[in-house]
Amino acid sequence: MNFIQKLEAQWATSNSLLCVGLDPDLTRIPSHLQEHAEPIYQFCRAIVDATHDVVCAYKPQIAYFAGAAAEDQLQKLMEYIRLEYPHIPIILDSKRGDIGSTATMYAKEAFDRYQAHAVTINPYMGRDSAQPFLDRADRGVVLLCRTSNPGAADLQDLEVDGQPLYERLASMIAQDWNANGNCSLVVGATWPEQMRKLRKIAGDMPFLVPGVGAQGGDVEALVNAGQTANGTGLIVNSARGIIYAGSGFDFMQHARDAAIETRNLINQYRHQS
Ligand SMILES: O=c1ccn([C@@H]2O[C@H](COP(=O)(O)O)[C@@H](O)[C@H]2O)c(=O)[nH]1
Repeated sequence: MNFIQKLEAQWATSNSLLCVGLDPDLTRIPSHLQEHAEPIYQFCRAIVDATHDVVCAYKPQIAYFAGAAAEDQLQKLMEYIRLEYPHIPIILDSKRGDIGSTATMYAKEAFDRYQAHAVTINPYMGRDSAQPFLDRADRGVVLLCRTSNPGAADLQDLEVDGQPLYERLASMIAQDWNANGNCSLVVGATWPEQMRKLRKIAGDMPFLVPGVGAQGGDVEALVNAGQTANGTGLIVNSARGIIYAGSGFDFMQHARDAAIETRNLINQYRHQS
């Protein structure tokens, strides 16, 4: 089963478009875990155990692990999710992008070392920088398109022949780069109007949508703008809003409650298939 098939199956069985972002900041995880030999792994594993029946995917952000010299804990976490919850797609958020020879190593890192089902990449270096990822037909390639941050417009909106660059990129990906049917786009929840235009350009291609919760994206607006005709098409990511909902011994329950609340809010605006 390739990434998109796995995602579609999980959308259906979980009845959820929610992706929990695993962004473990050592300064924010509960103090009773701080003394543990592997605090990042223990924290993320607990979040996964508390939310596994509420999500369509998980998205570990590699910077939180690498910044703490904890790549071994990321590897262990990925193994844990694959073994305990093999039906849940894991999207490694590493936003890689480089010349082809180096990109080949980044693809090995994501798909062979960490065995991610999908990886985020930065496509703005061009087709050759994405090709080593695109060639892995069984894995998903999630390409930055219109990002959630305030500065997204600085470069992504620059006009090329009267059209914003991010729209040109989306057309290029949909019409050419997606030969293996393994592409998805990153579209920020903070830009529903841009998302509506991208949905027209990209057909039913899945969108990874960061920006709800801590970044303040409007769930109703994003679901209305981005869902496909059957009420799917979105992987709505929330990290801080869920994983730091609590900070005491009961942090798992708080994370679960926040995940259920977010899943239900998203579902309120979905078309029924
Ligand atoms: O455009 C983008 C692309 C990626 N991200 C990542 O998503 C999460 C968001 O975390 P929150 O705590 O829910 O704000 C984080 O890992 C970012 O690196 C993004 O925010 N925007």
